[in-house]
Amino acid sequence: MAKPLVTLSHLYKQYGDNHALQDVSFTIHQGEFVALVGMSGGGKSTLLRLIAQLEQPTAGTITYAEPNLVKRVMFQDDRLLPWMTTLANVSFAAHDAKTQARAKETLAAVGLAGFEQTYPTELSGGQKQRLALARALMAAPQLLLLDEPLGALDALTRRNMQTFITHICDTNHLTTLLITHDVDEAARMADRVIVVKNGRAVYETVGAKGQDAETIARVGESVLRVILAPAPGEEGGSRD
Ligand SMILES: Nc1ncnc2c1ncn2[C@@H]1O[C@H](COP(=O)(O)OP(=O)(O)OP(=O)(O)O)[C@@H](O)[C@H]1O
Repeated sequence: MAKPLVTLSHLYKQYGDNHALQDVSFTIHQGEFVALVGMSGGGKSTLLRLIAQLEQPTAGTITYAEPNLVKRVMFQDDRLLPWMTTLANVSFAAHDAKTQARAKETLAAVGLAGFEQTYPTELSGGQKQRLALARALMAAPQLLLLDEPLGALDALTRRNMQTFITHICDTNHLTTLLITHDVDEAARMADRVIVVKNGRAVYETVGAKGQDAETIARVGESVLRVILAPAPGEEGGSRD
């Protein structure tokens, strides 16, 4: 079993009277790709912000393998700097030769070689997300946090980027946490899929990363069933 990188233990987060997270516990191991999936408002982004240490939990603990674990977040809106070239966006305008060389390498790794002097507005949606990924990778993160990074892309580019991100994460042995609404995306990309519902981690299953379409569909179906199941005492929902 791989080494635990981040361990969440009985996490709670409250915003006023709103219980955004209730008693969430799970571990992310080194080298794993974990997907958090669930309906809007379930608490996925809150969990990601807590893991990124952008916010503090109301109760519970998050333990990291190292005190200064390098974490980077990639968001749906690419957060690029439009007045800077692609290269400057990745090198953060540092001009030393070492940073420049690494920035060029990173751009090449995400398929943007030759686009160094291009501005973000001249890039396609998929290219912008590749650039955002390159920025995150420049920090050599020990934990990559992806908050619905492909949500704004058209279906074909999205599928393409799913394969691409999986490939980058595998070749760099990255530990990754992906947040998505898309059960197919979660099944396709992850080693483990965790369903977050009403502030709780209610279900976990093995993902179908690298598996055939049938397996991906089967995992996606099982996850969707959990997401759509009515809560105890709740009316409606589908009945078999
Ligand atoms: N800063 C905040 N202040 C108050 N309430 C918040 C705040 N952030 C989140 N919430 C609430 O916490 C709950 C969980 O929200 P969260 O954004 O984590 O869900 P989510 O599953 O990521 O949803 P989405 O997929 O739409 O991003 C929601 O009820 C939301 O309104």
